[in-house]
This record gives sequence, structure tokens and C-alpha cells, in this order.
Amino acid sequence: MDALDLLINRRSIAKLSAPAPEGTVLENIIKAGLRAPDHAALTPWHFVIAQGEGLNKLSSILEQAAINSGSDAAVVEKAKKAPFRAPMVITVIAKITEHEKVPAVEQVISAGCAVQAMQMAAVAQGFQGFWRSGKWMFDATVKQSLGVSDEDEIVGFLYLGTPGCTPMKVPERDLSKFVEYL
Ligand SMILES: Cc1cc2nc3c(=O)[nH]c(=O)nc-3n(C[C@H](O)[C@H](O)[C@H](O)COP(=O)(O)O)c2cc1C
Repeated sequence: MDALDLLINRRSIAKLSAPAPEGTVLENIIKAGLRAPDHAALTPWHFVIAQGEGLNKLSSILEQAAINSGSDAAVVEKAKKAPFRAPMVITVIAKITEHEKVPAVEQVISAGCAVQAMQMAAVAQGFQGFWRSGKWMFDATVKQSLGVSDEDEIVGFLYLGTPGCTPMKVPERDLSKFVEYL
């Protein structure tokens, strides 16, 4: 797939089914994440891959977080079901290192770039993805259960799988509304 075509025409797909990427394809996805721009070579990335039994574990973690936060039954049920929207969910974590020249926000941005790169690598290899967030990213139960320390940040849940529909048309955007020249 042509790189520019991928960057310009990519879409996210929420409807994802099995199979999930595996083997070399999955390795390429992780490698793409590890090529995110990285000020001072801090490598501020950690990936927790859930598939199969891992999805059940993630589901239990989200369910427990919803219960602990006093959510009503519908919210607990929604949290419990969330991971099963794809055959694989990769939780992407920004591992923050204190550094005099690289503030935490730069490291979070780098981890965000990793998510984008991983989604693109999935698409380039015939799979698809959807970057999700939500309040559980910031939840103490979720962070603790996934081994995320207080100073580190979950930047997203990257859902990956085989596209279950054709992507929607790319929105037409008027460049002049987004760009100006000094
Ligand atoms: C940090 C981040 C978090 C997101 N979280 C969600 C989410 O929780 N739910 C959702 O429907 N879309 C979320 N999105 C947006 C989708 O991933 C997707 O980009 C959007 O549906 C637009 O589709 P497109 O990528 O095909 O343009 C998030 C995007 C980013 C960058």
C-alpha cells in the first residue's frame, strides 16, 4: 500500500472481527509503534496486548473499575462488554521519565504518535483499527490492575481486527480553513 495514500485516505473502522493480527504482522504493528518520534530517546511506550483470555481479563478490570466508581448497572455492563468489540485490544501507555528537557506532555504525545503508527501499520497489512479512550483510561482501578504507575498515562485502547465493513468516505476538508502562512 502506498504510504501517502494510507495517510491521506485512511479511516477508522469500529466494526472489527476475528482474526486479529498475529505473528509477523503483529510484530510489525509493535515495531511501527516503537518508531514514534521520541525526544531524548526516552522510549516512553508500553503496550499491553489483550486477546482471547486477555479480553476476559480486561473486561473484568473495566467491570471492577465501574463497580468501584459507584456506577449504575448499565454503566457496569457497558464497561464489561467494551473489550469484546474487537478480537484484540492494545492498551498503550506513556511511561513518563522525569527529564529536564522533555516534559511529560511530550512523552504523552509520543505515545499518541505510537497509537497512530500502529493503527496505520495494521491498515497497511490488511487489518483495521479504532482508537478509543474514555474515562476508564484515567481510573485508578484500571491503572493499578494494568500495572500502570501513578505518573504514567494510558493514552488509548487500540482496538484491532479484521474490518467488518468497508470504510466510510474520507471527509472533504477545505485546507484553507486549517492552514495559514506567516
Ligand atoms: C485520543 C483519541 C481518543 C479517541 N477515543 C474515542 C472513543 O473513545 N470513542 C470514539 O468513538 N472515538 C474515539 N476517537 C476517535 C476515533 O478513533 C476516530 O478517529 C473517529 O471515529 C474518526 O474516524 P476516522 O479516524 O476514520 O476519521 C478517539 C480519537 C483519539 C485521537
